Amino acid sequence: MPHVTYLGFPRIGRRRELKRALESHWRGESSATELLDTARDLRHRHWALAREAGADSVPVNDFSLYDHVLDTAVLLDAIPDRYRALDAADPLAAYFAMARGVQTASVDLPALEMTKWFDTNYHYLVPELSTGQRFAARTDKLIGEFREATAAGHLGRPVVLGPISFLRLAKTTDGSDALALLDAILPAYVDVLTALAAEGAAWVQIDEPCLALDLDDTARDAYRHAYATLAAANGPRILLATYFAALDDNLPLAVSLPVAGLHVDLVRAPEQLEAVAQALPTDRVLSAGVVDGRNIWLSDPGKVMGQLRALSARIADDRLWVATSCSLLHVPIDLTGENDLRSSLRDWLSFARQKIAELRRYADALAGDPDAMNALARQSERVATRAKSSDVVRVDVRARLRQLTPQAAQRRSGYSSRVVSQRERFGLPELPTTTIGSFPQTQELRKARSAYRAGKLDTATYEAVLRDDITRAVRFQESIGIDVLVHGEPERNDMVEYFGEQLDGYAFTANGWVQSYGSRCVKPPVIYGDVARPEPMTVRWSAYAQSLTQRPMKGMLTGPVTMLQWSFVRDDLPREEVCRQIALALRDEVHDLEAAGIGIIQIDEPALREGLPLRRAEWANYLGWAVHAFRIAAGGVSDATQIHTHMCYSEFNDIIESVAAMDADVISIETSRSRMELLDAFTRFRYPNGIGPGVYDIHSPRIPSEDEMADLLTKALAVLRPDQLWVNPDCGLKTRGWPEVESALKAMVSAAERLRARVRAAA
Ligand SMILES: CN1c2c(nc(N)[nH]c2=O)NC[C@@H]1CNc1ccc(C(=O)N[C@@H](CCC(=O)N[C@@H](CCC(=O)N[C@@H](CCC(=O)O)C(=O)O)C(=O)O)C(=O)O)cc1
Ligand SMILES: N[C@@H](CCS)C(=O)O
Ligand SMILES: [Zn+2]
Repeated sequence: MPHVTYLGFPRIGRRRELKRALESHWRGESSATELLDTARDLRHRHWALAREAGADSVPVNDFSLYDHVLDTAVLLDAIPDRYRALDAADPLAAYFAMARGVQTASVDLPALEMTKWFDTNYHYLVPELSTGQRFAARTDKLIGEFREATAAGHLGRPVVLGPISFLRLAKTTDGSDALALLDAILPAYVDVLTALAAEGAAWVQIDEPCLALDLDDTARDAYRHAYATLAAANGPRILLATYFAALDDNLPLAVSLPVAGLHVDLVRAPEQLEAVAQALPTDRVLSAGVVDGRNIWLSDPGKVMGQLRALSARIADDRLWVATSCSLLHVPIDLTGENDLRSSLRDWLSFARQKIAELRRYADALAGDPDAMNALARQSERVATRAKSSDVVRVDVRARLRQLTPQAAQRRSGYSSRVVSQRERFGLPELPTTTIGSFPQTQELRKARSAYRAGKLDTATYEAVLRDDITRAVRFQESIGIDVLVHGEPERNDMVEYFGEQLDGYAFTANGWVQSYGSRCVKPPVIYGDVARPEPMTVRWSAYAQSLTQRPMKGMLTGPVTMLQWSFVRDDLPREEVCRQIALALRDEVHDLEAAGIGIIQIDEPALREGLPLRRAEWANYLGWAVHAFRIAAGGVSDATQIHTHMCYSEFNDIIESVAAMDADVISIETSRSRMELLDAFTRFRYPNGIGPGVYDIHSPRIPSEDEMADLLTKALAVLRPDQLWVNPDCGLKTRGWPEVESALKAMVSAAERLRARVRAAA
């Protein structure tokens, strides 16, 4: 019978127990022991849950207190020098310092850079390496968790991020090529494998997602060299795991590597099934990723059994593993308890626990088990009701999209004319200051919303709390001299979920949390039908905020690509079509904001870069429809209305032309953790419109100084024209507290004033 397993499990806990334990520890309200106890309980609970659902073996070391890439850096002792002293004294404190930065009277350590994990909304910490880097195996966490699983009676399969992917995901601080460190890193990996073998691990899962990316000959040689070395280590059998894309032209390389098993993603890349089955040497295990680790739809038994039967015709059952396409990190834990979902919709869904049960059914059915076959027949009926359901199609939405003219995606004039009208209208100073939208989501706000949702607080009282918060934000911004104000987004639980809740075609869960980074989670809404906007979503809040001030108040919307990318998207319609439907809904909102007198409107697109396909050959198509969707949302306004967009965690160097093609009047982007590295792109490409490279890393509790921000602005002015430079933080301030925000923004305004004076003096 095929073996049933999964590549990794969500860590945060069904009730976000890890989040609460982490945040309490960081606040100094609970000890390291209490935190580690919660972490251990979660691991045990998750292994037990997976076994009960039908997994034969469980991944181990997929758990992380913050991030698995950071864990890998620690496993290899690749700790940057600035954290070494703290690491020697208190490794857990050093771990969190790398993750979040630390600022006390005696220590001031910025965090590691954080960026997107491939095309997901999960963020990893970027290891910092340099020429001459030393590595050593530090296996305490890995071995500790393996022993825990074994002692609890589970067949544990340790998981580590592989050497080539680790090096490719890292950055070097001296501009050297990280892959040049391969010979230095491999002995540490060999030591890890040797230690695991000594513990009795039969298998190790080595994740090499980069094996499914575009590789040049040097990278391919690096793979050959690395796996020849690891295979000679006499460690556990290696399952080489690829996911998120097809192996494609790297298939010959993948099957030539001397490993015991290969995992492939047959959800993202079902077309590779035949080629993989044919090319795989007969002594290898194939782990078939047939159940989606990235989305929440119940799988279609007709499709999956077809795939498994095709594989089983070529591969003996004892060499076939039935698995999730990737780690389940990207989906919520359990559908049980989602009682508010319409029952038909609930019938179409499957979260981590249900997905493992699906795998069990597939493996049993393949072995001829009649109960499993009956269960699959029932599953097929559920899937079929979705295809037949009448409420997934809206004739009016489809017709409107068909009638859309090319002019809809065009502003009336080019930027050079618009900027004149906008200067006249707003009269802003050079280097105008603004923020990205959200102000702190305080406990008080969250509690009020929670009470309101539970029916314990009436609408009038809840809205009074929101108005008070907006007033506080407006008064504060005026008092420190911010030029373009925001209302602070207190009414939003999340920048995507909030809009999803107001749009037709979207559903949302009660407890469908997914980790975004560290202790921060999101509840991605579910797009199950055609999207339409029944009524304005933000206008009354923006209009209220504008009524409090003479300064311009920015309207704040989440863009179509981000609404798509950060939702669980229906799989029965091309993504680009869903994106255009959202764009139309937003276009109407933009129109209504403009009509309500909001002269500056920001349409956030932080997920534009993240949505880029992993293979370059597919970029042009994606960028074409993504940029077009943004332009549909923004295209209907007059020249004097200023459209902003915002992006965070983005490496734009490759796509700067497409960012320019969005034709936003102003873009604010994240750059502070990377010390304005992004600006390299501008030495090659002269970005024409307004731009605000972030000067304040809002993901760290650390408060940047005025000097630090002035220094970043000076760097920016070396490549940008003074008339195009804006001054703003990297991203919204919702995760920060008011005292930090007050200090940091005051310093930011002072830094802007300092540079403004310098620019005037030079003119
Ligand atoms: C900007 N980013 C975002 C991304 N993705 C999104 N979907 N949204 C984003 O803003 N991706 C990239 C970046 C960085 N990522 C994040 C992700 C998440 C957060 C964040 O702050 N998340 C909050 C949860 C937000 C939320 O939904 N809040 C709800 C529920 C609040 C809650 O927990 N309530 C309590 C009760 C209240 C109490 O007593 O305190 C409960 O339910 O138990 C709400 O506000 O109503 C998080 O805390 O993780 C930031 C950046
Ligand atoms: N307007 C949002 C953007 C986050 S990417 C915020 O400020 O939180
Ligand atoms: Zn952002």
